[in-house]
Amino acid sequence: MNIHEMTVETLYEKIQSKEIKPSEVVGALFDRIEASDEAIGSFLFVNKEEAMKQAEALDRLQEEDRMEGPLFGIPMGIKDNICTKDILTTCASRMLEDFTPVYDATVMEKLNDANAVMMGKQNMDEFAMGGSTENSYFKNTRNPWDLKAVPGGSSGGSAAAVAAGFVPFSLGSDTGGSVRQPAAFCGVVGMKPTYGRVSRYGLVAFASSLDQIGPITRNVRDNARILELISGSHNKDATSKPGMDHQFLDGIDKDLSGMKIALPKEFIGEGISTEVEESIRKAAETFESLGATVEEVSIPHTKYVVSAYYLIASSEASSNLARFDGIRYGYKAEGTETLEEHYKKTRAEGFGEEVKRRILLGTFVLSAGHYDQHYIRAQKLRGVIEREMKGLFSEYDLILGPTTPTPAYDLGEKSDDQLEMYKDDILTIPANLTGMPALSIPSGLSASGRPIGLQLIGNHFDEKKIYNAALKFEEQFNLHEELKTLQLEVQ
Ligand SMILES: NC(=O)C[C@H](N)C(=O)O
Repeated sequence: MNIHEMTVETLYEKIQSKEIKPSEVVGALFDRIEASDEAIGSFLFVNKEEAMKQAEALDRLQEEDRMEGPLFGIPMGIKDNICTKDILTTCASRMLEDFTPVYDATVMEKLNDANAVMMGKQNMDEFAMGGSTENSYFKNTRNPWDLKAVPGGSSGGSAAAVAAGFVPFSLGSDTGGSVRQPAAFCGVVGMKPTYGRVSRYGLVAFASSLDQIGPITRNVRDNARILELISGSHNKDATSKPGMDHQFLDGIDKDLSGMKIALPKEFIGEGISTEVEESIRKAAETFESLGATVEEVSIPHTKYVVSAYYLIASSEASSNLARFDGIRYGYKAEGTETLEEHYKKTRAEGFGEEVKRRILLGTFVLSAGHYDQHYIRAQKLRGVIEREMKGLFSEYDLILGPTTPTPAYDLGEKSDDQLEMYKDDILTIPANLTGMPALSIPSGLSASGRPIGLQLIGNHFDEKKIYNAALKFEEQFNLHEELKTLQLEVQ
């Protein structure tokens, strides 16, 4: 097996048994990145020099039998809105083109302590606003399955890099689907954990009540393993929940008899492509053949979630992004005379179109007279959706549905119509509005050979149940096992 096809688990075993050296792993993946990432565009910054140095230091520890840390020598990619000490963190924005954090995000501290090797920072939609990575200030990313297609977004670089075999795992962030949707488009596994499971300290804030960091991997086991390692509260993120159990791998292999799965009819109804619907119905049969029961249910307010999300997320963004004012840090406009002119010019030049659109929408929504009519109503809807979904969990273990209404579309196909892209988030948003955990795993390929993703949503802090069901499903259908990772020949 080639190094780029190996999972985190396999790489770990081979390094621990001294079959391969960390520098061989890291070197092989940089070779692949150098040969193929020009066509894919998944990395904004490749950390070759530092990573090679670190890998060689790990080689020496390996020689001395001191292979400590649960990710000893395992390469990783990081979305470019997660702060990495002394390494550029741009959020794919002109505003932060030169921004180098002086501290590591909590998740980075944990992964560095685990002895993982940071291969580089990955492309994304600017400030995580978008669903195709076409809103990056720097460049587009392409889908490794089909270079005409978008990789999804906003964590498009992270998902594409895992699918292309550049890294065995990446971290993304998910506000309205940004880990799960690109995972679905790129045929990989992506988890949006329960809100509060993972510390957000050091994640550049977009919409603080919705944002969560989550792992993107090639299989379920790896995903559970990485989530175990990045979970945990931090005193600098008051919304991260202390005292929770973060063990997922233990007992993940239980059979599914007795498990009850709900399939909301709204998730496979209007607006969902036939191919996607068929794939999910087939998946439901697979779950039944594994001993679970699947029943059709209803989440009646599903049709309002997109509006509620874009009102709430934009409101929070308008407040969070106020800090980029051309004075404290980030881009500074030249040749301005007054303070007000400086603010205006900096923000007009530093932010891209979609970010400005959301700041304007959010500011409008929060202004006197509109607050009650829009913001408060959106928050009420959030409560209604949570009640409807919580209600289901009193009877069912998991909620099943597609991750996205369609497989990946072509670059440029929707970029002129953001509203079309907003609508596509209908299936991923419920988990963010309610704070519930949700995982996307591949469930098939479309007729044109593009991956289709299946989503499993769980009750708060029920990630283990999700992983259990996903693992059993993956034993029946594993895109990467079937195809032996993507054979990228774009050199
Ligand atoms: N950030 C996300 O989770 C993606 C979502 N499509 C948005 O643009 O808000």
